[in-house]
Amino acid sequence: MAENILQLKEVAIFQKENLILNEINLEVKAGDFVYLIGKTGSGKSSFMKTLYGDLPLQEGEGSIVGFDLKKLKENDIPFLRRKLGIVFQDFKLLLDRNVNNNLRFVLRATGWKDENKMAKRIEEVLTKVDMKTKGFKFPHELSGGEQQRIAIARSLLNDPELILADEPTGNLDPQTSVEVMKVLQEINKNGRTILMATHDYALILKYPSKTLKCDGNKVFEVIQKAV
Ligand SMILES: Nc1ncnc2c1ncn2[C@@H]1O[C@H](COP(=O)(O)OP(=O)(O)OP(=O)(O)O)[C@@H](O)[C@H]1O
Repeated sequence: MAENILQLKEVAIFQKENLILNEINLEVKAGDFVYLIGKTGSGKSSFMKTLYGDLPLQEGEGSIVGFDLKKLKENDIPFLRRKLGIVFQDFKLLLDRNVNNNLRFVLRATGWKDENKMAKRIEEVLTKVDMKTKGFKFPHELSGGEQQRIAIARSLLNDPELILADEPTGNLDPQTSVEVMKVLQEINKNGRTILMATHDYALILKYPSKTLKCDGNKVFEVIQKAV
């Protein structure tokens, strides 16, 4: 049986003193592709932030890629983030340097030192997202879809056990969204676990997978109807 990459038991999520989500119970297993849907303000980003240690887990129990979220200390967060790949809606690339140097910056910050090994790893992740020839480009020289592919490549640098993608296609047109989604699907086929928050129901219909919904302070699995 595949191991749990993420497990939450009776978790409640707060923003300041406001209860956002309550009684969350879920398991994500190695190799799963899971969507998290829900309307604006339903708590998707708060949920994701709890998973990558940006919001402390105040109530309930949670483990993610071997870390106990309840016992997570400030000092543990960089180590947790090394086992996660995080992809945001707005890409969050550093605008003052080219793609190679964006990726090199992350490698250095996570302890890599050998220049040859770094160059090799950068080439590997750029190849995975079909951007091998774009390493010398600056973010402003790339389309939104290309920037998101670079952000996905960046998330893969340290071989994460789980990728958390928060609205990764939120700034992209429908066709580009499908292209980015194909990249995520390919990464998932190669064995990586992905949790993706999205508004994009067209993508979910095109690429059906386990779907969790945030609604009325709860998170529950929804069964997709065939259309
Ligand atoms: N830093 C914060 N301080 C206080 N309240 C917040 C903060 N961030 C979010 N909230 C509140 O928490 C609730 C959930 O917000 P969240 O961003 O998690 O929703 P979401 O489902 O991700 O929405 P969207 O799809 O618009 O990104 C909202 O009511 C929001 O106003």
